[in-house]
Amino acid sequence: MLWVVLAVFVTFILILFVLSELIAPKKISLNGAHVLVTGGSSGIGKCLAIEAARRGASVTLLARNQARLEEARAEVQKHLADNKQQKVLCVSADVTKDFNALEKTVKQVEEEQGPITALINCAGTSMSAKFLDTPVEEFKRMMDINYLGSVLLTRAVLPSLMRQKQGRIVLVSSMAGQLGLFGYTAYSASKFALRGMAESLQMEVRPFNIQVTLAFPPDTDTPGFAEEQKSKPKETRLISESGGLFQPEVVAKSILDDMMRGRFVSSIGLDGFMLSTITAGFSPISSIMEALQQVSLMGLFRFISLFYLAHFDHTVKKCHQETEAESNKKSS
Ligand SMILES: NC(=O)C1=CN([C@@H]2O[C@H](COP(=O)(O)OP(=O)(O)OC[C@H]3O[C@@H](n4cnc5c(N)ncnc54)[C@H](OP(=O)(O)O)[C@@H]3O)[C@@H](O)[C@H]2O)C=CC1
Ligand SMILES: CCCCCCCCCCCCCCCC(=O)[C@@H](N)CO
Repeated sequence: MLWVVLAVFVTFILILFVLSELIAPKKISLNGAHVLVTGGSSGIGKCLAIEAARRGASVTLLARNQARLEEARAEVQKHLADNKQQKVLCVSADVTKDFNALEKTVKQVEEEQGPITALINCAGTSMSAKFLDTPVEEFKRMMDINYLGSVLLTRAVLPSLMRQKQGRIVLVSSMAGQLGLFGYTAYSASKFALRGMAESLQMEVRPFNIQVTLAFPPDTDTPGFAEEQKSKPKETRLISESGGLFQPEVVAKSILDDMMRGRFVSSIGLDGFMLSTITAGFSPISSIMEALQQVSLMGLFRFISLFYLAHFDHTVKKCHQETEAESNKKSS
């Protein structure tokens, strides 16, 4: 009897593995590919460009500041693989402006470097302040750059991917696009927005053999992060620190691996894994194994998250008491 149960169990697991392989998208190679990286002149975007170049792709960097683009191009150039066809191009453009101009830019870079095989939307910005300390314009600016910027570029590049009947689209969200945190009312919302867009888009483009990857990086040591640190509320800093600080090279490598495998969700570290599992919602699955993990671990991770939440709320309360004590001291 025991043998029968065991045999059924093993067969079941084997079938799952076979199914898993069948539904998993094919891993692509970047050798000879053309990867366009927005925000490619700094931080995570620059590391993504370097990583893509290492793997044999021609790279186009898109950002606004020409001087920083040139510097980044020189750096990426040092990491080219042995592929003699590889080129690194940079284009100065603002992802929030003039859709027609962006379409033209895409056409021009494709004429020079060949059709784009992967679009990585990494241009973004962050700011952190309490809700009432956040100017109304900042809410709009976050949406404009982080959300609409990705929409515009994706809109400009997708027709080419559809014609090729292949391709990858990466949208760089944030862990703060999976949960809301003190100080991120404007930023989080703009990163959450990417999720709705990504899930819908993935359902539309799957018949065209195009895979969308939604990445949720943790705090990463970049020029953008350094800028954000300058004005971060104490609460936000303390809470975020519990997630650790990652190096952009490590984050970029993990995003690129997930993109090549065609995984829908890209996260990093144990916190990243737990957070992606609890927030899986109705998102597309990239393998049977992933679905099984979500089904079996979601409840446990939700339980663990209650302790994180209690800790975050405690941090907020402590900071609040400190501020009150200080203002009492001043007024007495
Ligand atoms: N660093 C972190 O802790 C985390 C970052 N992220 C996300 O990762 C992405 C990259 O972050 P990070 O590397 O820190 O950012 P950086 O600030 O270091 O770099 C941002 C890049 O985006 C470009 N950019 C900004 N605005 C525009 C625009 N309107 N049009 C075109 N390009 C633009 C910048 O160039 P230029 O200014 O010249 O245009 C630059 O190349 C962002 O979307 C960020 O939200 C997510 C989680 C954590
Ligand atoms: C069981 C559940 C576990 C949950 C763990 C949660 C850990 C929270 C850490 C939050 C880190 C916030 C990152 C924001 C990064 C970002 O986007 C900005 N730095 C941009 O510059």
